[in-house]
Amino acid sequence: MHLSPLRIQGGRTLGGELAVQPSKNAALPILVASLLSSEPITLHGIPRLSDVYTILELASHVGAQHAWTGPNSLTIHTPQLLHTDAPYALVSKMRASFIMMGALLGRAGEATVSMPGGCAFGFRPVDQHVKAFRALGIEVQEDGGNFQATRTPEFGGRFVFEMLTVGGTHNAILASVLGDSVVTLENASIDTDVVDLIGFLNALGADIRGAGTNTLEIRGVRALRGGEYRVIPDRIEAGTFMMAAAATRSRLTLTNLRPDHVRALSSKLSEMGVQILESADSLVVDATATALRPVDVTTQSYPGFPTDLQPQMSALLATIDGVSIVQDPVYKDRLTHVAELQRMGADIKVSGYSQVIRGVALRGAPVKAADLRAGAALFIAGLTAEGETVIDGVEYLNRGYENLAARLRSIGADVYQDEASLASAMD
Ligand SMILES: CC(=O)N[C@H]1[C@@H](OP(=O)(O)OP(=O)(O)OC[C@H]2O[C@@H](n3ccc(=O)[nH]c3=O)[C@H](O)[C@@H]2O)O[C@H](CO)[C@@H](O)[C@@H]1O
Ligand SMILES: C=C(OP(=O)(O)O)C(=O)O
Repeated sequence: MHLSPLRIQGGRTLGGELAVQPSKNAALPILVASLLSSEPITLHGIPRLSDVYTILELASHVGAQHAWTGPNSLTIHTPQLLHTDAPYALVSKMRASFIMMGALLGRAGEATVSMPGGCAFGFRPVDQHVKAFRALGIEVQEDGGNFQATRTPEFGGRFVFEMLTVGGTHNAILASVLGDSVVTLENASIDTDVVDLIGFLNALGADIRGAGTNTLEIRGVRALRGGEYRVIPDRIEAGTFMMAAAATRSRLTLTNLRPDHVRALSSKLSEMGVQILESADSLVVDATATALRPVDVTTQSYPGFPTDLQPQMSALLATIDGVSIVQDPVYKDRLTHVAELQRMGADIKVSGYSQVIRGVALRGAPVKAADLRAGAALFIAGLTAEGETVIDGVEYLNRGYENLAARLRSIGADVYQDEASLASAMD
């Protein structure tokens, strides 16, 4: 569905306080993991985002019932699995749905899941997911665009990931939680979203040890009970607003966040001359005092600088005098923001996965988001630019930012969006 664009009159300073939304990338695997239990589960901190609606559609396809009980709370209950497949129409909307495979294997011992396919920022393989499954005793066949998998009675053992993968670690955990197997995962991801998934599963009675380290030991249990859990705040949303504050040279307070989850960004912002004041669950970003300095940034797995904040950082650095270099080896083609920022006057030269950015004053222009975080980069640029920026491709922003126009307005931005069209899209 085509949504009306986001219109931003740039040049206004932001201020005040904003509560960070719950984490999309933690909520999605936790919703999928809820399929492993036959008892009702209450979840708090589920953001109202199109990706969440896609996962809920997949969950209801396989037999889950859910009901929203508050703005960000729902109950979900899967008394029994009715299907063990995840169809292409839904998997193709969102790559993260590939972790349905682990949950279906865990609960039913079999799964047929479509290949997730490409995405706007390039090739995103799932070879590590499949290698982990096979090494642990799951038979996996690729068949005309689908993966068909069956858990054998010999399931269990050890797998060493060849690289840190968040989704691969999620999938292997989900497949291993139920049963009488023991699984050891080495070189596992220590991402906040993996730690939160393990916290949730253990709260339901799973036996997973080593959360936050690279070695996980998963001892299968007979069943998971129901329960209640609160998902962590969204560190990528928090980081996006931190950079929006820096780009507009503002002072902004963000509440409901984990300062330790955004420290790679806080360090970079401090290096640039932005003041960061941390409290237990809030943070002040103050970019009003001094001229900001250029920096070099390279993305890494958590706790390094996240690829999901790279396009936004590129937009911010495009406004800072001097030369910065941004490199994204995690997703080497994550560059769809560049041509759009150039339409706004940005001076960015691309060489391989490096961007050489020379800061200038940006001007408003009509631009188009081709993926979620490229869209975030464009709204940051639009907030600083002189004149009007009209951002098309808002459906991508709805994947990751709850109620974006209203929230930006609440901190002083001059942003307009036809909210009727937005509401009908989220129905
Ligand atoms: C829904 C969700 O949570 N998505 C996030 C998740 O994606 P996702 O879980 O897909 O990302 P991964 O952590 O798996 O990818 C990390 C790196 O490993 C590579 N790789 C991964 C799996 C595999 O089988 N083979 C392989 O080569 C990828 O191409 C990439 O270079 O983590 C990414 C990296 O932090 C984020 O950008 C995404 O926003
Ligand atoms: C890239 C993202 O999500 P996905 O992995 O679902 O594409 C993201 O959240 O920035």
